[in-house]
Amino acid sequence: EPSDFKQKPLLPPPKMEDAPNPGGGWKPVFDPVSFNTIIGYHWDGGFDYLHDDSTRLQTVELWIPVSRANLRYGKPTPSECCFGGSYDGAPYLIYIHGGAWRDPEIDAMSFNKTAVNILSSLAHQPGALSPEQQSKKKLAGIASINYRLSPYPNHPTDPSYSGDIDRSAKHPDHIHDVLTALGFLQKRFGVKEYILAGHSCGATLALQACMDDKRWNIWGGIKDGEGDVLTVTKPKAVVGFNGLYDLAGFIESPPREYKRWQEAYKEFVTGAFGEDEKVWREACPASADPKWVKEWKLSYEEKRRKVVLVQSLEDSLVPVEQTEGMVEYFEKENEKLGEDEKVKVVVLRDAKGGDHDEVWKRGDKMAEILWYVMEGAI
Ligand SMILES: Nc1ccccc1C(=O)C[C@H](N)C(=O)O
Repeated sequence: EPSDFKQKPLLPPPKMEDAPNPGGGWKPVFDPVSFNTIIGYHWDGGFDYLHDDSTRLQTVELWIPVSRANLRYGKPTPSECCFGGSYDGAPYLIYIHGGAWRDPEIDAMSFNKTAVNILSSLAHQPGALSPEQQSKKKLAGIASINYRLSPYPNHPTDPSYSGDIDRSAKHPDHIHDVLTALGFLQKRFGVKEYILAGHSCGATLALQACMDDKRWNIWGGIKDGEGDVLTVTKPKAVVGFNGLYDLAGFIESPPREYKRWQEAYKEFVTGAFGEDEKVWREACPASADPKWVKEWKLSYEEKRRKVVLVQSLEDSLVPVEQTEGMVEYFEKENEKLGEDEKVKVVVLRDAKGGDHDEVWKRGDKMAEILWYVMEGAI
């Protein structure tokens, strides 16, 4: 794999004139701790990952940190702080939102609080202004992916209608969009190393992104709106928050306390994957057979693939059994693999993690966990 990663020269950083809407473009992100400090930039309005072919939801949000040097001297511009080459090779953090493949009220901006907290930690880390830290290149940028949703005709306030192309997606459309976005980020912003995080069905998608493309009927690569075949390298680590990993298993025998959601699960699973239970099984990372871990190939020098599974024990929608099943799957697979092929699995069962969506709504604990993963402390 390393040999077929041909890096084309990157385009210059996007400028204000490229903004999709007047007044859009790079907007400063202010530190939530010391309000008048600029700690990064956010590209207002998102980037279309399919260029002119993008629909409303085929976009990525991007946040970039200011460099330590610029933090010191103040008033940086985005082209100075990130795209000048000083961050070359630093990892990105990429997020996939949840919402059961269909919720119109949860999108890529649901990561904003977490992203801002991470930029703040970066600016406040001890010795942030020292030359040694400046060359450490901890984080190149943060991206959050929008993807087309499945129908939600009975949503109480924003029901989908059949002509809406952004709300008529069916598996494997969602994972196609995610892979296209990852390819776009690699082509446009030079993303190489990255950590892929996801919440709820976003965690499902993050692990699906590690599986072989052929499982999603992709033969000969992902194409973008400019006629290029995109290189999609795989993440070095995946972090799943309150993730869905075995939908058929849940629907077949939900844990007692969660039985009241059985019909709701059936409804959104059918909406996203269709009626065929075999498709649910094959698509889900904890039930896919043959097992897929070997398909997660790393194309850069990295010792080991890592999965961090975070589950709140106060989650009223997703039972911890989803995470336990995923752990078992990896453990069984690891037994068959050589020492340096094994996936490192870390599980965080959070007794005080709050309900299903609290972790991204608050954004503090999510930021902290992702920070530790970036530092290599988890
Ligand atoms: N019932 C679930 C079970 C598990 C995971 C998510 C949900 C959701 O309901 C998500 C979203 N808020 C929805 O309205 O579809």
